[in-house]
Amino acid sequence: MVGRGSSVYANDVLGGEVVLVTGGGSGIGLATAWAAVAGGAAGVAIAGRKGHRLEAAAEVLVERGEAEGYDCRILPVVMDIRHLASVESGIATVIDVFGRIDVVVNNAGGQYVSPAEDISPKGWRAVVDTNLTGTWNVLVGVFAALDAAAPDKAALRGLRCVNVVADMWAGMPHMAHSGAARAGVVNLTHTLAVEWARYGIRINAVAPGIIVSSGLDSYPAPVRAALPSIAAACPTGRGGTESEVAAAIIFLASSGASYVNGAVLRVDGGSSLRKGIELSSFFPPHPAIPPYHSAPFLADKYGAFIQASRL
Ligand SMILES: CCCCCCC/C=C/C(=O)SCCNC(=O)CCNC(=O)[C@H](O)C(C)(C)COP(=O)(O)OP(=O)(O)OC[C@H]1O[C@@H](n2cnc3c(N)ncnc32)[C@H](O)[C@@H]1OP(=O)(O)O
Ligand SMILES: NC(=O)C1=CN([C@@H]2O[C@H](COP(=O)(O)OP(=O)(O)OC[C@H]3O[C@@H](n4cnc5c(N)ncnc54)[C@H](OP(=O)(O)O)[C@@H]3O)[C@@H](O)[C@H]2O)C=CC1
Repeated sequence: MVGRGSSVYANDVLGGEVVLVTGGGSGIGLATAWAAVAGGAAGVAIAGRKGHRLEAAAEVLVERGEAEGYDCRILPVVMDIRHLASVESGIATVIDVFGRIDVVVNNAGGQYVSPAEDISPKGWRAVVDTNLTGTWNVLVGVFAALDAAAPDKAALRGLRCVNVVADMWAGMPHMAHSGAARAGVVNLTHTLAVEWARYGIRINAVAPGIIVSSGLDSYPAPVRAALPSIAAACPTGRGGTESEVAAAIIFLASSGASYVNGAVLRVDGGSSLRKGIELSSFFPPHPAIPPYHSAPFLADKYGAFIQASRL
């Protein structure tokens, strides 16, 4: 975590502001909530589905904030981003308590590992509803609530949104649902950066690579076992930390990024510059099917054609 004295930013980088972090009860979201406290925010709302997790996280933030001399109120908000009604009610609570929202961090998200052909319709919906529709729900929910809060869209002026996506530039093998959803969020970020600029809103995204976070604990053992090798294969030779992603989010939310709009900041140590095919090599081949591009397979299926084309 970033803290007073160790923060890479001034302690008033978000001075007096109100920050909403979805998925703020764990991992990158919790590190971002702390970075907001350490950046001088007056209020930080942390949202998620599990009340007990949010309460525990709020306690940690309050205790550490007090110990380091910050004056920030923490508000845990139970909210399921998949459901607009839940999002609307959560945002109403934030505005009731703090009277405003200055920064929204769409960090809540996740997926599970599966070959594309085994993703069920329900599983596809769960991941797309969480990552793409959930992000949309929060963005439109905050827009509508702030629009209703003051005439002439005055409460929207200065709003900053940061969407957390993933390293999906070369596809996300075995996470097709998430790759598609995250690409959708990137496009949404570009679209709203243009469309909502007229209201004084800035919207950007952060694309983490492999980040050593609590989120990775939920993956099955073989995937967790492969993670150190995947992280080590990154150009910087390691996975990232929750605080390193949080620092990028705070930068995009800060006035230091006042002319940054519609950007996607990769926080991945350069790993997205590698090819997706290398990532797929970490998965074992299907036991019954030879790889499509293997020489024997090509020879069986296309041997005659390949030979003919070499004439
Ligand atoms: C080589 C590996 C590279 C690793 C790169 C890592 C890059 C990214 C890392 C991260 O993002 S880490 C942090 C994120 N955290 C998580 O991903 C964990 C949270 N994950 C989830 O919450 C789920 O995956 C979810 C689907 C997004 C939501 O789960 P939830 O439990 O709320 O869904 P349900 O509505 O109960 O399930 C619906 C449906 O989805 C299918 N399904 C869900 N989980 C799995 C699973 N583990 N395996 C297979 N299928 C799954 C399933 O069809 C569910 O329906 P039912 O079968 O339960 O009826
Ligand atoms: N760690 C990594 O390597 C990478 C992470 N990311 C992304 O970064 C973000 C944070 O991940 P990380 O901190 O690692 O993982 P975590 O699993 O710790 O964080 C995910 C958070 O999202 C919340 N969440 C999930 N579904 C919902 C929902 N429907 N409504 C509200 N909140 C929800 C969870 O809280 P609760 O369960 O209480 O709802 C949890 O706090 C995610 O979007 C993740 O996919 C992207 C690339 C790499």
